[in-house]
Amino acid sequence: MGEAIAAGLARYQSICPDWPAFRDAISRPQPVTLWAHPERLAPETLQRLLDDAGIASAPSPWDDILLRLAPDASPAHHWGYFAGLFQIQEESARLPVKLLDPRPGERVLDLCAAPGNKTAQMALAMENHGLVVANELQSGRLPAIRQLIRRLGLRNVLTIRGAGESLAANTGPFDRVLVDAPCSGEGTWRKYRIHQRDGGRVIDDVERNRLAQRQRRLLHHAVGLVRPGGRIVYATCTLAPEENEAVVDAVLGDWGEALTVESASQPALPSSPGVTEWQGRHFDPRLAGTCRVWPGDADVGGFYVAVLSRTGPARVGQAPGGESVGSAAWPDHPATRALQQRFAVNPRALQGLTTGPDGGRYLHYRIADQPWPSAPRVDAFGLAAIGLQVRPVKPTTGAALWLAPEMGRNVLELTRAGLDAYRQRRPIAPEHTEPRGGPVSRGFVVLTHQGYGVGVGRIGHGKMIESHYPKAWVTGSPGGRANPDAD
Ligand SMILES: C[S@@+](CC[C@H](N)C(=O)[O-])C[C@H]1O[C@@H](n2cnc3c(N)ncnc32)[C@H](O)[C@@H]1O
Repeated sequence: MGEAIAAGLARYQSICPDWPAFRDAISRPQPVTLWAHPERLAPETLQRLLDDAGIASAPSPWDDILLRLAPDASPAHHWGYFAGLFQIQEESARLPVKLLDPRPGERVLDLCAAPGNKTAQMALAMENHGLVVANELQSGRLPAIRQLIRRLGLRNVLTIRGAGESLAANTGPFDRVLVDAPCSGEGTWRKYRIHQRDGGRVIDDVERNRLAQRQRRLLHHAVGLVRPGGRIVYATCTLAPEENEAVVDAVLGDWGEALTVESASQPALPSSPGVTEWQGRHFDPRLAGTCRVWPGDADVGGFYVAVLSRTGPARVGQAPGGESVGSAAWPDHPATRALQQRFAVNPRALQGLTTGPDGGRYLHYRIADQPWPSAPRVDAFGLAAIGLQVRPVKPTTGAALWLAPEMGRNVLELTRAGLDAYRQRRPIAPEHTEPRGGPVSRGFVVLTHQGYGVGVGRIGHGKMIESHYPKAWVTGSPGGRANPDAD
């Protein structure tokens, strides 16, 4: 371990419940973890697919869709990753959304959202119903969220760009808000820095203070955006009490009786209560209800989570667990009708969706009945589903991954060799394909592997099938930096 890191972490010895275990954990790389897409496959099925590729995994004891892999596993190369069958996410990073507990039909805000792991976790916990507003300060980080929307087929996410501490009040009220605050990131040292020979950068008091000021502004503002009876989760991937308990303590002081502290522990994920004293400062005793996950108590990265509730009655007529879900809406549009005609899409799959905004290269499908004010400006809303500048009708890769199991014709199952050709954008020989169910004719086709949607191809005049694997995914992985908007 680099000397600077060792010295930086030594400040936590007095509050760490098991210092030797902590020291041991941070000098080892941590397991890679991923979760099965809950709409696409069961975790046991995912385990089998990974196993077939020689990737061993074990279920997490506390998270029913999470799998643990060896620290040197590289699942992003597995075909199931670009097919959107799973998402790679650090294990303890799953805790904040678990505790936020968003329900189908609710309006939920992710105030500091990029690259969008928790946005995706929320959208799927809400079964693609209701609205997740994903706000991010840096425009250069928004494409990563749009990328996830496509790969995981999210229809209930709206992205906006702005400073979370000044997000307009007219965007709310929200049932729940997550503040996954920018922080010094000490909890991720295990993943990124600790094994580098010269260690990592340890931040100084000036920078820590600057971060803490911003964190306080973000959390303070988030409270004002939540309805009475709603929930706020504050989380960081750092260990420092200055960025954690001290921030929550200050905001509890700002809001007085408007806030209560809920328990932040999660059965089976070992964690320690938040501290109520640090370097001579005393905090509100209720901070013992917040939690810190130490690498060492569990074989994970470090995290801090506080769960707050806004006091006051819930809205009249509001059912626990959110508003009614499901809507009679349907994304009526000539392109939808063309899609249905060519692929015999099960109409139930599109129920509750609408289209828009108009214009642009793609027809977007998004959850219906979710009004949005004229400002702040929407960056993207819903899933780019159909290319509008291509004839005949062409579903996007994102739509193919999502809708393949709902399509009754023009779907081709690929053999392993067919899949390899498709991923390399090489022509696919017909002997490496097999019609899945209904008939197949010239034009765009949806491609599957082992029954899961993997993308789009085209049958032209020749024998071979053209691969329309997204160009950007050939060089970069779908989780990489390549342009995620290119299809
Ligand atoms: C810890 S990361 C969020 C990780 C993300 N929630 C996830 O799970 O993938 C914090 C994010 O907040 C963004 N950010 C920094 N300052 C912000 C601000 N004032 N308002 C909104 N977002 C901000 C950063 O650019 C960064 O993308």
